[in-house]
Amino acid sequence: MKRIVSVIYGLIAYLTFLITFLYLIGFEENLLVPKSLDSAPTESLSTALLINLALIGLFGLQHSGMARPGFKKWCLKTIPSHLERSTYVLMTCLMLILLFWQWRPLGGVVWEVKNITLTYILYSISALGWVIVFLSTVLINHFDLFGLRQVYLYFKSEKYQYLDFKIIGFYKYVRHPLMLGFLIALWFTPKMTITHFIFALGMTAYIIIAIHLEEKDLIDIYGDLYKKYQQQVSMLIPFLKTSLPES
Ligand SMILES: C[S@@+](CC[C@H](N)C(=O)[O-])C[C@H]1O[C@@H](n2cnc3c(N)ncnc32)[C@H](O)[C@@H]1O
Repeated sequence: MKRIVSVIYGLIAYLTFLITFLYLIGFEENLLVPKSLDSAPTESLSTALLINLALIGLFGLQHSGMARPGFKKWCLKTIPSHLERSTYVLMTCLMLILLFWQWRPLGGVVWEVKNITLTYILYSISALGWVIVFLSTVLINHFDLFGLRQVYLYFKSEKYQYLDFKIIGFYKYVRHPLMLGFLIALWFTPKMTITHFIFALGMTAYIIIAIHLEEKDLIDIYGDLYKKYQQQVSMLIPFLKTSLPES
């Protein structure tokens, strides 16, 4: 019974992730969702700015805070280890849903491209960013990142094995393709509104912090292997470093 409940919990977390991720694309691209980044402004500029930055800060605090080894250790006192990742995924989704719900559009435009061809090129690059995000999760292990592998192994009474360190696909060219995908999706837009600009700026600042925290953990786990990888492959901009590492 416990095993079936765990699988259901994992599936609920995964389904919540799928819906939230699709909503995030719609929210950021102003596509098909009832409320998006650039819905009509309702608040004064200063209030909207304050609320939006607080929402991004809260998201960052949860997303990186809950990923810290110390916090995970503390969580494991109450949450079974096979449900820890699904719980993390659920909490991340809740933070994003709070952001979608409470986001305050600001009004105003930073840049707007009038040329139709360039507009389509920018939309296509942004879409490519989302594809890179998804493919990067597949390269690492999509089902492990979103907690399904953990509950599946528990269901089969098999011991969880940590993922191997990987230098495959995009990971040969940048150390953080998933984050790079987000940055591409965020910044390549034909119409950069002030609201979108604040969102992109806030998320970029968070991504830089998150990468530094993640790399600290990766050095603790993989040691010299990761340090060598850092020397060979650049963080976010491909082709900055010349020698390609072995997979
Ligand atoms: C959400 S993923 C983001 C990965 C990476 N920061 C990126 O932007 O592509 C975070 C997880 O990926 C794992 N990870 C990061 N780089 C890895 C690699 N080269 N091989 C295996 N796991 C990796 C981390 O341990 C962490 O659990």
